[in-house]
Amino acid sequence: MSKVYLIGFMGTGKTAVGHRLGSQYEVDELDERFEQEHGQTITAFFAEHGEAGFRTHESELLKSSKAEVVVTGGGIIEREENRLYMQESGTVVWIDTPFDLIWERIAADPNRPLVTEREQVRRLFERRYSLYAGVATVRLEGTASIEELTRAIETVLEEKS
Ligand SMILES: Nc1ncnc2c1ncn2[C@@H]1O[C@H](COP(=O)(O)OP(=O)(O)OP(=O)(O)O)[C@@H](O)[C@H]1O
Ligand SMILES: O=C(O)C1=C[C@@H](O)[C@@H](O)[C@H](O)C1
Ligand SMILES: [Mg+2]
Repeated sequence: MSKVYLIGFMGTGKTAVGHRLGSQYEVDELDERFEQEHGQTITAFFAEHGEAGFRTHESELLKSSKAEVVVTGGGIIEREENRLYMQESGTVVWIDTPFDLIWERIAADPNRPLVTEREQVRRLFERRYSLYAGVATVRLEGTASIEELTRAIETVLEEKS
C-alpha cells in the first residue's frame, strides 16, 4: 500500500494535522510511538543516549510503519536511508513554514531537545531546508491554518486512492 509521509521542520504542525486526520485515516505518529515503545520522553532519551541513538530507532519505526499516513519527526530527513525509503514507498508531503513563524511556536517548548538558542536553530533549519525540498513530492505553504493543511492532505489522500 502506498503511504503518505508528512514531513517538515519542528513546529510546522505535522502532529497537529496528524491528530485531525486520525478520525478518518490510520495515522502513525512516529514521535508518539517512540515514546510509547520506550516508556520515556524523547527529551529524556536524548539526555541518556544522545541523538544518534534516537536516529537509529527512528529509522526502525519509519520502516516498520504499516499505517496509511505516517507523521514523522522533524529530523527524519537527516538520514539518507530514510529519505530514500519514503520516496520509494509513498507520497511525501512537506509543510514549508517560514522560520520566524516556526520560532514563535517552538521557542518556549521544553519537549524538543534540539531547540536551543535562536541562531543555532535557524542554522539547523537552513541546513535541512534543501533536504525537505529534495525529498518532497508535494509542498504545502506552511502559513496556512491547521484546518487548511488538513484539508490539503485529505485531498492528496483522496487523489491517491
Ligand atoms: N499552521 C498552524 N497554525 C497555527 N498553529 C500551528 C500551526 N502548525 C502548528 N501550530 C502549533 O504549533 C505547535 C507545534 O505544532 P506541532 O507539534 O504539530 O509541530 P510538529 O511539526 O509536529 O513538530 P515536531 O517536528 O517537533 O514534532 C502546536 O502548538 C500547534 O498547535
Ligand atoms: O527536528 C528534530 O530533529 C526532532 C524533531 C522532533 O519531532 C523529534 O523527533 C525530536 O525532538 C527531534
Ligand atoms: Mg510532531
